[in-house]
This record gives sequence, C-alpha cells and structure tokens, in this order.
Amino acid sequence: MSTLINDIKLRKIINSRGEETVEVEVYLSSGSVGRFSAPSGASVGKYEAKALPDGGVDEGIKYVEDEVKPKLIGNDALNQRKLDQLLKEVDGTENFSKMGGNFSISLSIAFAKAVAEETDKPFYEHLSDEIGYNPLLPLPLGNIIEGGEHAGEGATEIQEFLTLPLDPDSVKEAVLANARVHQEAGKILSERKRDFSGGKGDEGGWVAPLNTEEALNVLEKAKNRVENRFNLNIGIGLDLAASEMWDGSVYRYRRDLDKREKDQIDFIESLTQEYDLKYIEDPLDQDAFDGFSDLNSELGNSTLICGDDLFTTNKTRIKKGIKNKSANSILIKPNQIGTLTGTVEAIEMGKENNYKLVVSHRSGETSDNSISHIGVACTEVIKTGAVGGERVSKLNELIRIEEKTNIEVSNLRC
Ligand SMILES: O=C(O)[C@@H](CO)OP(=O)(O)O
Ligand SMILES: [Mg+2]
Repeated sequence: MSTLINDIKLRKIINSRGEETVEVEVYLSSGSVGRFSAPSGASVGKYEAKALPDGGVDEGIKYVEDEVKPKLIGNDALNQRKLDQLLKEVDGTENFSKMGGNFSISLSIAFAKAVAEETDKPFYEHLSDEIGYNPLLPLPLGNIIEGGEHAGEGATEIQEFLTLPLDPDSVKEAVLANARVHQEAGKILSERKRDFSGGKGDEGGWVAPLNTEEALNVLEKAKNRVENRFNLNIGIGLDLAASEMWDGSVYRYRRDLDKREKDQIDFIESLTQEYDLKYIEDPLDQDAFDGFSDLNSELGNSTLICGDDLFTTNKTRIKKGIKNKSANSILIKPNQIGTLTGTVEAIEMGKENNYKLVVSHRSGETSDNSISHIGVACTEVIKTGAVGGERVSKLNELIRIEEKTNIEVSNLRC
C-alpha cells in the first residue's frame, strides 16, 4: 500500500445549471485515484467560502497548478488534517478567495476518496472508520415545490417546500415516497392551475405561481395521498432561505405581506401549527441568532430548526448558535467551509451537542455522489432533491449502499 500523492488532475466541467465548475482527480503512487467535483449555490450565505476566484474556473486551475499542486505532490494522502491545513496556508485568506473553496474542497475530498480506494473501502466506510460514528442511512428530504433564488419571479417566495419520510423501513422506501409525492404534486398543480406549465426549479421541484399557504396545501394533499396509499408517515419541511428575503428591515414577499422579524416568527409558528412542520431551515436572516433562539424555544421540541446560512458549516458560527440555543440542527455543505476537515469539525461539534445533522447538495450540482457517503458516515438526514439526474445520482447511491450492507436507516420519531 502506498498513499503518497503522485499526481493531481484538474478539469473544467459544468454543473446542472450549465455553469463552469471543477473536477479534481488525485492519483496515489499505487495507482489508486480519488475524484470529486464541486457544486455551487445560488442562495449563497455571506459567511461561506468563496466558491471560485474572481477569474473563475480558469484562474483557479492555473493557481492550483502553479502554486498548490507542487506543494501537495509527494505528501501522504493519509494525513488529511495536515493536507487540509496546507490548503488553508497556501491560500492564506479567511474564505479561500484566492484558490476558490470549490478547488480546496475538491482536492480535500479527493484525497480521502483516493485513500478509501487504496484501502478497498467505500468512501462512507473510510470516513466512519476515521471519525468513529456508527454508519446509518440518512433520511432524504425531498424538494417538491421550489421558488426563491432557484426559480423565476413568478414562483413562491419561499425557496423550498420539502417532504421528509419520518420512520420508513428502508431508505429505498423513503426515496420512492419523496418521488411519489413529487409526482402527485405535479398532478394536483396541473389540475388546479391553468398558469402552471410543468416547469421545475434548479433542484427539480415544481415551480408554480402560488403563495406560501397555497403551496403548502398542494404539498399536504400530495403527501397525504402517498401516506395513505403506502402506509407511511411523511413530514413537511421548508427552507425559507430567509437571508434572500431580508432587506435589512423586513422580509419581502410578493404574494404575502412583507414581514418584520416578529411577524415572520409568528407566521412560521402559525404555519408549523397548521401544517405540522417537522423541518424548518433558515427561517430568518443569517445574522438573526436571537430570533432563531425564539423560534427554537417555541418549536424546537417537535421540529428541526436548521441553520444553513446561519452556520455555513463553520464551527465558530456553530459555537455561537449552540451558546444562544439558536437551533437544534445544522446543515452541512462541504463547499461552504472548503475542506473535509472543516466539514467533520462542524459535524463533531453538532454531535457533541445533540444537534441533528443534515448533509446537503447545492442548487448547482454535479452527478458526484460523495455527499451520500458523508451522510451514511455521519448525518441523520440528507437534503438532495427528489428527482433530476444530479439529485438521483445521490439518492440511488443510498439505495445501492442499503442493498449491499446491513446498515439501517435513520429514524426521526418527532
Ligand atoms: O439553500 C440551500 O439550502 C441550498 C440547497 O438547497 O441552495 P443553494 O445551493 O442555492 O445555496
Ligand atoms: Mg438552505
């Protein structure tokens, strides 16, 4: 076995929005190879790593070829922590703005996947051996109706209307359930709206001219049909991506009234009562730690209150959230923090404080399925859409892992 880094290849590819991104391959001297390609967000938190340098993918490739690669060749890929530290030091900025967080995360995950291949383990097994949690298949959050930054002006203001099977017998049953809710919602929308054209948003959710309650009614009807037909228990969730709605004094809605922070909190509490919401992501702006705490203390006993832009997978921000009791759940997006070590540190901090972890895709995805493996190794939930090639590449990987192993599916009895 030889885990010395022998070569690194970088190539420009496109993501699901047709935007340029990077794919990295790390070759070990044994011949084993690890590959990762980075996704990009549309609703980007202001505290995330900068995805690409100002000059885009071409500048990133040149920078990594000239400045980073020579320092990596010859190192042992087993030293994940040391390599990730090296990436930070070479870049030298707080947010990977020189190299681009998409380059650093691609290198970082590709190191780990090369070692996994060399040690003959699936990536999830390599990770869980390193980190020490029992592998479990994460419950999938499916995107059914989509709006906000992921769709046009005519769509809902709220970014994601989601479903979460709560106690499925298998991950396969859960993946199929979300896909069926998506199909049923499509049928309901075609029946009730003449101005629904069948369009979808960046993550495959339906795009329709609905206000928040109308969208939730469609979602509820669709999920009830699937629950009854297949005897399942499916929760409803929202990602409000509220930083995108916040203009500094109010949350802007096109079809509902604009809301000050207190009104936004009341609105979410009343929606939670009416629709029994089980998952609420980014209900408030990314700096509203106190407003998050109010919501968490009201709803946190029976609903996951999840911080995405609030935390940006960053342990300093997560620490602040824990101190303030701002949430009970953390969204994990590896490219927000730029290294696998940073990702694992965020996860560990969450686990130590009994937070639920949700590993997540980005709206501009590639067909890479590494986040499925991160989910199996260390998160209870995975958010990666319900349909669409770049989404199902991750969901189908979970089905494959389930079939090949006796790993059980997570269970959120809430
Ligand atoms: O807000 C989010 O949670 C994500 C993924 O759904 O969107 P984006 O990748 O555009 O940030
Ligand atoms: Mg989000």
